[in-house]
Amino acid sequence: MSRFVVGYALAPKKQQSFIQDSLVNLAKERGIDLVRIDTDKPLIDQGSFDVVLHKLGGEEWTKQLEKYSRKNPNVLIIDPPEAIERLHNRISMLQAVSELDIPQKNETFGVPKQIVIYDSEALLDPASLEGLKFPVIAKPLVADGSAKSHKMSLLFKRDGLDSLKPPIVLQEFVNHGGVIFKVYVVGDYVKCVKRKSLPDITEEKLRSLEGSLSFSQVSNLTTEERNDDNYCETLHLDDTEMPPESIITDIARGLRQEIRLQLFNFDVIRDSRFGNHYLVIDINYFPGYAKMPSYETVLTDFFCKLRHQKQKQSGGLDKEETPAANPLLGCQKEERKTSCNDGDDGPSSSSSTIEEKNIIQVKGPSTP
Ligand SMILES: Nc1ncnc2c1ncn2[C@@H]1O[C@H](COP(=O)(O)OP(=O)(O)OP(=O)(O)O)[C@@H](O)[C@H]1O
Ligand SMILES: O=P(O)(O)O[C@H]1[C@H](OP(=O)(O)O)[C@@H](OP(=O)(O)O)[C@@H](O)[C@@H](O)[C@@H]1OP(=O)(O)O
Ligand SMILES: [Mg+2]
Ligand SMILES: [Mg+2]
Repeated sequence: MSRFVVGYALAPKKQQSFIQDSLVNLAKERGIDLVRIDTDKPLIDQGSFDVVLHKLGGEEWTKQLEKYSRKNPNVLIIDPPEAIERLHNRISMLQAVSELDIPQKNETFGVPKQIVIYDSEALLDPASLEGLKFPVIAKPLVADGSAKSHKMSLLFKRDGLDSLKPPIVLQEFVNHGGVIFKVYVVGDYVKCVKRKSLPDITEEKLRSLEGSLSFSQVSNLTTEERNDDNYCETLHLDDTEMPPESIITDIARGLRQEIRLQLFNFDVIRDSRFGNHYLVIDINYFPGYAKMPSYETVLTDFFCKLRHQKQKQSGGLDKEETPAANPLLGCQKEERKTSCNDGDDGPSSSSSTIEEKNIIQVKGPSTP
């Protein structure tokens, strides 16, 4: 049986964290070859891929993908650049959450109140901040993965405003017990883990605080820091209850359809004032999957599902013949996996097949 080739085009840091031997070897055992795309050469001149995985961005790269896709309409581009683009702006990113039409019963969800400031003039105009309650977090409007786009300031009062550099989003800070829930999505697989966040700010503390506090990627601790007993103790990470699985799964599935992406994660906080109200504060394309438990298995299963999908599309696989039934395909039984815990166990399982409509290709004249 022919090998299934997954080409990847990633920035060096991403390549280093994501393309680990453990992933490459597991994929290889199951008939999948992970092949680096040389970004110094035109994509069109490089080998034939079944899938192109990418996180590069930029107009030039998008053009290359479109050209490649026109010439090779059966190649799956994971994910379409225009869909990824929506996550590069913190307003359009969270608008996706507001678009979700999910029945809310015991638990509710939304996004924090926020405004966008495009220039310094608007920043100094008290009217533009009307209705916004301090403390607020100032976030760069652009979330393109640059170091700059992760630089945030926590503002306790209006005083700190003049030092900010628009375009920015001012988002109300919501007390949430110092723990965020990071929800990783890989196709139809969903995994929720706990991470360190900013501590709560009491009314009393707020009265004594002045100015602002700068920070960057507070939830991105090293493994050592995360495993540090003292750190877990102070944060009560272990004591923090996970959100009900249903609300996380509903948001994840809804978002996946709304933003038409297969590889992303989103950050959720639980509003301490209510205890059953959840707020989505951030969505990231192709996040640090290596930090997700059993990432090798989850990603390899995902590639297997893509292969199954392609085989079905090209008529190469009998409708009744699932990868589980055919050991030659080397894949494990297809599963819809959702798990929501503090991150130590492997993938959980209950059966369901991949939704074909969620495999999206870059649009081109010859794309079916
Ligand atoms: N509205 C909010 N209320 C309380 N805390 C918040 C809020 N927004 C952000 N935070 C805290 O600030 C951190 C950084 O914010 P955010 O996730 O928006 O930034 P980011 O740089 O895009 O993060 P990532 O590294 O996940 O891409 C969050 O992980 C959380 O700890
Ligand atoms: O890998 P990259 O450099 O892309 O960094 C991503 C980072 O993964 P890493 O921890 O492996 O660095 C992610 O962490 P987790 O949410 O998974 O914790 C998250 O911070 C993304 O926002 C980052 O993407 P960016 O927004 O900067 O493009
Ligand atoms: Mg975040
Ligand atoms: Mg982010």
